[in-house]
Amino acid sequence: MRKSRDANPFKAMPNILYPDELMDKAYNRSEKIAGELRTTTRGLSTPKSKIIEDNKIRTTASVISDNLLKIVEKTPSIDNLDPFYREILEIMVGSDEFKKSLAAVQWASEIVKKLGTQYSRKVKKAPSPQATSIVRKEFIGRVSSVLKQIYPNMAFLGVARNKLKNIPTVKNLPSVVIAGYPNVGKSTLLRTLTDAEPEVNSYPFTTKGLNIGYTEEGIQIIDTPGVLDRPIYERNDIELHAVVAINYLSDMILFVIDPTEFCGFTMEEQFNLLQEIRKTFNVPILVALTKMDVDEIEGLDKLEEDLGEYEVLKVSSFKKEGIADLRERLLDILDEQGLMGLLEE
Ligand SMILES: Nc1nc2c(ncn2[C@@H]2O[C@H](COP(=O)(O)OP(=O)(O)OP(=O)(O)O)[C@@H](O)[C@H]2O)c(=O)[nH]1
Repeated sequence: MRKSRDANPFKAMPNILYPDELMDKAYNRSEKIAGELRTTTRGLSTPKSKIIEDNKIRTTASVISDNLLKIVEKTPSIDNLDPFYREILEIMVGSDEFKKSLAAVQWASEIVKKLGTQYSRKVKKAPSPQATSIVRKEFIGRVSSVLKQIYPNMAFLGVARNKLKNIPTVKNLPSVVIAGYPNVGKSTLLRTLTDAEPEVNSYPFTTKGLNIGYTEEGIQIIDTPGVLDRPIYERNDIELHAVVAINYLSDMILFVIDPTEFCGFTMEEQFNLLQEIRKTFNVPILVALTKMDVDEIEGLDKLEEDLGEYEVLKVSSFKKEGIADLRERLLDILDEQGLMGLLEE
């Protein structure tokens, strides 16, 4: 049985502060602590300036290092990502650059922490108040230069987060993906099967969005305009990733053929696309012949013969004929794969 799909994992990514915002945050925090120390260090043997500068260094280091570490910890690790979201990441921002940027942020977090320890030691050894202040300035200079180095990575992650966090979550339900040429009757069939207007969820890989509907039993039916509606060889790189992403979403395919050819595609073209989808997707396929309310469809017998190795159901969305049988078979096929348990989760 397939792995449970989590909600959009990128939602957990924290807001990415730009390096100067991070420096400001650290500065404000260290000034606040310094203010408190000015009133509470009376009577101590260590000179006040040393205590204050040391605290400023340690506070700055921990604010920056912790903020950077939080980015790394709250960002989902690519290796553990649900494959659907991994494809989305690849399509939207590129996973290599994403990995590289996270590694740079982790590196910076560690370096800033080390600099904090190193300069805290230096300040303690400084011979005079002027010297402590010089040590702290040097520390700030080194931290700024580390942050400057990771500026492109932070900017990249900021943009990536804003793009990724808004991707709609695909529910972790038994899922049927509808495929077939344009105009064969896919969206009408989706509406008929689910008795409702589908939700339109926008994803980066298709300008038309995915139309998602739910049957009363809780099955998720996904229509994929622009993704599974023409031959693979006509696709560019992004579209190929989209096919792969959809592959991860589907527990089965409902392939729709319009034997009337009113859709503008011949039966042969539609059959060939079906064969291609079968090679690409490793899930059960059910074929629906639509528009069966149309009289005397020429060549229907030959098509049915060609479809011999597939399970085929005839339907008319207009007359609501064959719909109950189709819904039942979808349930059976998903059940045979042990997926109906997802409904109880
Ligand atoms: N006769 C008849 N026509 C239908 C039936 N279902 C859909 N149609 C018609 O077929 C045409 C295409 O239907 P859609 O449901 O939009 O087809 P689609 O495959 O979703 O098209 P795209 O959104 O372009 O991919 C429309 O004019 C529908 O009215 C049916 O059961 N019988």
